[in-house]
Amino acid sequence: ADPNNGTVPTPLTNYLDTQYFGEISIGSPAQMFNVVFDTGSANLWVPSQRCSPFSTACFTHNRYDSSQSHTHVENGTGFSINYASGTIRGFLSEDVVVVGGLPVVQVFAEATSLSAMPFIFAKFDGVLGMGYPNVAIDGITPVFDQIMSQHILKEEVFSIYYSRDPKQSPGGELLLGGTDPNYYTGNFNYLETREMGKWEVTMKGVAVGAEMMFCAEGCTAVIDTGSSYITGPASSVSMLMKTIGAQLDETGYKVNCDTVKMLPSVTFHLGGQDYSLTHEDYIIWQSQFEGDVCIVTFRGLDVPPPTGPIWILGANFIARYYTEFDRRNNRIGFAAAV
Ligand SMILES: COCCCC[C@@](O)(c1ccccc1-c1ccccc1)[C@@H]1CCCN(C(=O)[C@H]2C[C@@H](N)[C@@H](O)C2)C1
Repeated sequence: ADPNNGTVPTPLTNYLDTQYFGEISIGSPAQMFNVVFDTGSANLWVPSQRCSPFSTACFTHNRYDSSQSHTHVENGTGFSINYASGTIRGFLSEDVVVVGGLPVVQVFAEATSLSAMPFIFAKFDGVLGMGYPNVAIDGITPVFDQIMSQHILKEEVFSIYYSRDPKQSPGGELLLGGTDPNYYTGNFNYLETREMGKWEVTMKGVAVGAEMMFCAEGCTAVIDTGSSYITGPASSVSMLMKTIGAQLDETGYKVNCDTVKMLPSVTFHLGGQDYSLTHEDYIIWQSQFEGDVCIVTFRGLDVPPPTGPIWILGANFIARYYTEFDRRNNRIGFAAAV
């Protein structure tokens, strides 16, 4: 009998409220990797033992060695992903991937080159895409689809909890097959995904305090577990930041820590419900030796049409609203996180 009644938990690590990742294994015997479970992409990649000696980001992370795995199947097809922030290049391999104790035979990419920026800052090794198959590069069946085809999950959903307290352990949880009542209160409100095959919904507006300021005519919101922050069109975000008195420097937006307590809430109108973030939710307060620094977890990002303009609701939103990603009904559910 399954002790988890058709659900599979994976504890996550929370690094400074900006990087959340969990452990998987690849190969036999198991080679362990920390991966970001990313609803904004749909491929699995980890650094390769064969990465070039010049790739610093590769050498500071765990690397997959196919020669040490007796369940490895050769593939060799070239592979590359361009993120907004960096590129990885490599080739495809097939092996047994174990997520939360569930083994699947999976085609994934061995990265032989990772751009130093930003991967030298990654506390994780790779990325496990939790997106729909139609956004998967090379048409590779994603991990969650492989798991669903085994018909062992109670429900064809997965849920994400991201803790807001870097000292809390675990720093979060990915639950395959259901939702975890330990991490939310109240009922779920559901929104249909906007377009088949993407974890995105229609947003009806963004308000600052009581005033509707953006997206009044409707826009797209991507619910992205692989983003640290909330991003919006650069012009909107810069207006929003001006309203709260935030200054932009090379690492992002900051506010004077003395003003944090008076900052207005930012509210996202999604599916007839208001999802508000207070300063507690969108400010990261870092005490540094030269004084406290208060980082605003919003970024401007202009995504070109037809995809954009979009808002991306990332970890700081999910940490406040426990999120269920429902593949059976193509909908996203939010409940108040504990
Ligand atoms: C919640 O934990 C998030 C993990 C951190 C994500 C991230 O902050 C990061 C930080 C340091 C080093 C590497 C990466 C990182 C970079 C690429 C892939 C995965 C992680 C990303 C920084 C750049 C913008 N961004 C994305 O585009 C992300 C958007 C997402 N959908 C991905 O496809 C790429 C998020």
